[in-house]
Amino acid sequence: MTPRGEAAHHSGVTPLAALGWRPELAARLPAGTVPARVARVDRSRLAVLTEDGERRVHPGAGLYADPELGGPAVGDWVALRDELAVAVLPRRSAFTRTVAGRTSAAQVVAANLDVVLVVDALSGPSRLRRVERYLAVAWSSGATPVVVLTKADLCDDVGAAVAEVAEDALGVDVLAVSAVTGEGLDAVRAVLAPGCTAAMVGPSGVGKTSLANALAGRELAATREIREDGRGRHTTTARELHLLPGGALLVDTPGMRELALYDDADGVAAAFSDVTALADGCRFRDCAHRTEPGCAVAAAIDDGRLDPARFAGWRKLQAEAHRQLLRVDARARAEEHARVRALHRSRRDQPIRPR
Ligand SMILES: Nc1nc2c(ncn2[C@@H]2O[C@H](COP(=O)(O)OP(=O)(O)OP(=O)(O)O)[C@@H](O)[C@H]2O)c(=O)[nH]1
Ligand SMILES: [Zn+2]
Repeated sequence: MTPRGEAAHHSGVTPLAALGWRPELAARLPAGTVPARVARVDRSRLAVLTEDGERRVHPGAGLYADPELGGPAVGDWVALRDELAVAVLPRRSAFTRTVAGRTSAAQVVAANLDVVLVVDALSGPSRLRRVERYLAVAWSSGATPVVVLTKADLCDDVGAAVAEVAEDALGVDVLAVSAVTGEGLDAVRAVLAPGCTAAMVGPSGVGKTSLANALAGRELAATREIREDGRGRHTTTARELHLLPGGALLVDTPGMRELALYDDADGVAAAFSDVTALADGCRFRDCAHRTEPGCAVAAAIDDGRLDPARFAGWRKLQAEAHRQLLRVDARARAEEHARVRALHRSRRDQPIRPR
């Protein structure tokens, strides 16, 4: 039997390009190291894919040297010196979420994505607003979003539903698929070029797992599976970066699935480029598009060029992005305050000794 998918890569050599390597990274590789792609991050180990297959290595302190980078993430390229990962190579894109809690740092969920599949279902109520929100998140990662509408077999008028979303998702490909009939899967495979790295976002239950399995041609392993054998129960941890039969890579991490829809101003601007362009035409730079004279947005709504619901969606995201900023600012201020206080305290407690 011919091994399929990942199994094929356990033996033999995988060219770096098949793992998504970009030649320009070679110049960033420290002397005496080899590149490896992070397939899973555990507390004390990294699962990495190399030219010679999958390995488990130790994360070196150097990986955490830059607080801006936030440590290694699935999809990162790291430099290996023997069993130690010594550096994270520069990222092309990063999918982040803000971590609730003490620090205002953004946590990187996945790195070096080329494509983000924004997945929603063709069954159920209108999906426009949801797709808009996930598109904003996808744009802000630096990857190219593609909308994939699943469960085409449950929709009476696929063409109309796709057209409606396409009109809203400016400049983004919109594909319809069915994991049941297999319809449309080839079009999704076509956007996943060999060596390209993709991930999926979208609400629960829209069919992300079914789509991933259909693309992989097999059940992708659960993140944590309990294996039982004669000697008892073992927890094996599976990789979160999968090699698809067509040569693309698919990131499937719990973090990506639990992705909270936090919003940032750049992502909103890209997803609503039509509203942003209209706003540029307002008479006042700081126009709030409410009752200001010379408001180009209000004019567009009045003469039917802009859908009021779309404008309301944009307004909601703007408000959320603003709230998010305020939260982050408040946290940053509080941290700075605590740091300064601690500094004073340690100065006070340590008497200055004459040398
Ligand atoms: N009819 C139909 N049902 C589908 C299709 N894709 C998925 N489903 C069903 O929809 C349900 C949810 O599918 P999942 O693949 O688990 O959805 P998910 O997005 O991974 O959901 P989470 O795991 O909660 O994130 C399951 O019962 C699937 O069998 C499809 O193309 N057509
Ligand atoms: Zn205005």
